[in-house]
Amino acid sequence: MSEQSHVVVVGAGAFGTALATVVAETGESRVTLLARRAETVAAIVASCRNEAVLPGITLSASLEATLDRAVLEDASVVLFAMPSQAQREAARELAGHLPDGAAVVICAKGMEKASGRLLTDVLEEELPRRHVAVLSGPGFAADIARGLPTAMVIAASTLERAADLAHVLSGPTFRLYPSVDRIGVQLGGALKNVLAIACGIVEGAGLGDSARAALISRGLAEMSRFVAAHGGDAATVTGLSGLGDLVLTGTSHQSRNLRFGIALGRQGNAEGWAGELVEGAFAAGVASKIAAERNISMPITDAVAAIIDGRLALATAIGQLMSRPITQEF
Ligand SMILES: NC(=O)C1=CN([C@@H]2O[C@H](COP(=O)(O)OP(=O)(O)OC[C@H]3O[C@@H](n4cnc5c(N)ncnc54)[C@H](OP(=O)(O)O)[C@@H]3O)[C@@H](O)[C@H]2O)C=CC1
Ligand SMILES: O=C(CO)COP(=O)(O)O
Repeated sequence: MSEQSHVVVVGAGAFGTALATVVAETGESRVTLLARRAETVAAIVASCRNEAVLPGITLSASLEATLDRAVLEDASVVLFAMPSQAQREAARELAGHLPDGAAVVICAKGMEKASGRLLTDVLEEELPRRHVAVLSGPGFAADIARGLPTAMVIAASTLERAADLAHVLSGPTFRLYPSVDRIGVQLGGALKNVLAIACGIVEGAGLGDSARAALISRGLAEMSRFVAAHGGDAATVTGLSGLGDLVLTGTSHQSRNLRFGIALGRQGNAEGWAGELVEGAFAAGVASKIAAERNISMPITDAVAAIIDGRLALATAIGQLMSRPITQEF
């Protein structure tokens, strides 16, 4: 990919806007944010702001914004920054505008709830002849957009493609590590959200920091088993997309998944939670169902899914987790 890459970011939410501004700031590529709301485009063009999702942050002056899907037609890299459950719909809507050979990068952290399928499978089905990649790892949109140092992973079908994408998208404050493990990288992002909810439950219920540390370690073991069962590399989840992101979102109150879990831990249910995207609330049920079907041991994920569904009381969940048969850690 050359210096003239045209990067289009689809989805003008918090993450899409943050990625668009940090890539635009490198000055190496033309960057366009494809939004759905006229007021978003007007605000970015007039004042370099997207206050609804990144309050108080000034975006790159070179960032372009538009509502016109035709902008995709000369794109070499397209970032899909809408939520997991919207990725298929977006692919269908935009397929006619996406050039053959373009890289389409999944920036969501989840799995498709309706089918239980990986997002790479979903996009490859909807977008043949495009190269589907995955961007994941620890990085809050506001941190990225402010230019705070952030490191994430980009996984593609070959190391050459991943390295090309890493070079196009990285800059002085945003560093991408190339990977060929698209399965491990996307599942690390999807499953850490479930475990961040679990960390929130622990915090909200006042179970202590020791419980949180145990949960992070044993949660990582669950992630490794799930990734390996899907043909990914279990070691991937010990890196940025997995442990790195779990440490971030399992401990920082910037995380929506953590805050949702805190509400669950405090009041025992999710009543009153409105509006904010909580990807782990979708992923918990999907992962738990697949784990049961494929005989993958995921006791923490199962408990989170059951608590969210109102099938299990917190006290019972803790009792069940603590009274599991004593086994070796590894
Ligand atoms: N926020 C963060 O810090 C991070 C988020 N992520 C991941 O990024 C993904 C998006 O999260 P985030 O940006 O925070 O969410 P937001 O709720 O802030 O934004 C979601 C955006 O997606 C847009 N959208 C929804 N459906 C479509 C569609 N079919 N076509 C085009 N755009 C669509 C929405 O547009 P509209 O406003 O018009 O409804 C909205 O602007 C999630 O999977 C999340 O896990 C990953 C790392 C960090
Ligand atoms: O994934 C994230 C940062 O890496 C964002 O986490 P939340 O979706 O929990 O806010």
